[in-house]
Amino acid sequence: MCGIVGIVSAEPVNQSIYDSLLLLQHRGQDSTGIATAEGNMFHMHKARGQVREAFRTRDMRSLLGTMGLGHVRYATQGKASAEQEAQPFYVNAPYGIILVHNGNLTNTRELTRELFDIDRRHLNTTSDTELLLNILANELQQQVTGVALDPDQIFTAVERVHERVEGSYATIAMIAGHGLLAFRDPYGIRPLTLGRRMLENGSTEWVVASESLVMESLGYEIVRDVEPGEAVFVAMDGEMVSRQCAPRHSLIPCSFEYVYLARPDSVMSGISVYEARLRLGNRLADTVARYTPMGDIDVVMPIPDSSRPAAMQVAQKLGVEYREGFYKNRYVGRTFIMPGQAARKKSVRQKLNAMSTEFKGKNILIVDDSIVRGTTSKEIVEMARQAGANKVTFASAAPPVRFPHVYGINMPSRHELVAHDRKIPEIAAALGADNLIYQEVADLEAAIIEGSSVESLEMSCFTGEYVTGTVTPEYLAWVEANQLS
Ligand SMILES: O=P(O)(O)OC[C@H]1O[C@H](OP(=O)(O)OP(=O)(O)O)[C@H](O)[C@@H]1O
Ligand SMILES: NC(=O)CC[C@H](N)C(=O)O
Ligand SMILES: [Mg+2]
Repeated sequence: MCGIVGIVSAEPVNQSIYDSLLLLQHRGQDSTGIATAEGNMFHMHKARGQVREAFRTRDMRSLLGTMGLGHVRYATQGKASAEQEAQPFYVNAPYGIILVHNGNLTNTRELTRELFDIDRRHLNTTSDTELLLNILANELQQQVTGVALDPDQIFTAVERVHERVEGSYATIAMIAGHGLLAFRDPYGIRPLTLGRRMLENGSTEWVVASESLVMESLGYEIVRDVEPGEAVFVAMDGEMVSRQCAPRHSLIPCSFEYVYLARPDSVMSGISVYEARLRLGNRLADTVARYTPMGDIDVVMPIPDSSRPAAMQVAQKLGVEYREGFYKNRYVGRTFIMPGQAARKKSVRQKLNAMSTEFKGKNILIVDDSIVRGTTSKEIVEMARQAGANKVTFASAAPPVRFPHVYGINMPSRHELVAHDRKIPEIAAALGADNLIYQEVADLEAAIIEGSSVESLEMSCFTGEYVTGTVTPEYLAWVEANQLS
């Protein structure tokens, strides 16, 4: 998952894009970039690292124009550290297109071959986003007959993109001299929301962003989500048109957004992320009560930050005290989305410190939103013991992560996953916990979609069932062998 934003306005957009990216920082820390359009001229700045360190005043001053887009990257393909794979990506024909992408394509091998053998296009990186941009550019090129470009031609090009591309893609693209295009894959796996605000001159400024909190925080009205398979085009004069571009489409959003990725104050597909996490806590409490003898838990503790809402509910439903025993260093970023196991392991210790007064002689129930590689939980259990805990029970508000995630979360290798091929007592032993309790898969889905119109969720990392066609055992073996470096 990455964070993306695009804005079309009558006023300069550089500051609003920067502000939006700061709000989306939790979705990617590897690199960031902003591109703007000043008439027909593009300006772009991208760099490694987080938003606050990547843009200096002089970079911001150079980002002129009233249309623009931005990206924070959490790499899933190519190289996390490579500056040339930072987004946005640019092609000069047709018209000049700059694109940002949240998601992960799963037929990159076929697309790479086709682009080279048939479309005669050059790719300079191993990023799937560069592929996506070139497919879009190629399809748009097929549609244009003269200098003019109308939305119908753009939408037909997006239809062709849907036919050729597999995987997940929430996408925003600027077409020089024309406008901003946003589209979402036919399952709407990754999120994309549309908003607007009225400017003083009476014109409408449009925004498209990964999460609704961008709109709320920056004073936009949330209009709606971009639908799965739909494309929205906002011309440079502010006129917005949209069309469904995928003949077969259904909403199957990623469950991991609700578990961990998204900020709790966002609403996705009509579901409040915060409330989903509370409900996950309620259901987890029932499971904990089924498997844990009464009186076996003195206190419930969250692992900051993402598990707090679930842990609060677990404590409340079990009628056990909620205590914050782990203090978090707010200056260390999210661990899970850091590239490289050594950095992730070091960061857990840098980030969290156990306060011994909360642990001494107590039976602790530690709640986390998920256990993926087990990096966090292993360290945390050890810290709890060092701080004097008596018995350590660990509960995860998500089920065991046993399968690779290929739709925009970097967990490509089964062998990295602590739950892969292990039974629960074996996982508990690997983590060093006395007892380990996981959310049931059915409870995960029910808790998230309860009260909404969403009928099902993308849950492949828990179930091994992938919603798109090309995820075969052969593909998974290839992904594993060609992991991100
Ligand atoms: O089993 P693991 O591979 O360690 O992954 C899971 C952990 O990583 C995430 O925390 P992170 O520190 O990234 O972010 P947070 O502060 O939002 O909880 C998540 O909340 C879990 O704590
Ligand atoms: N997490 C994402 O959405 C990543 C986008 C793209 N696949 C990249 O690696 O840059
Ligand atoms: Mg965490």
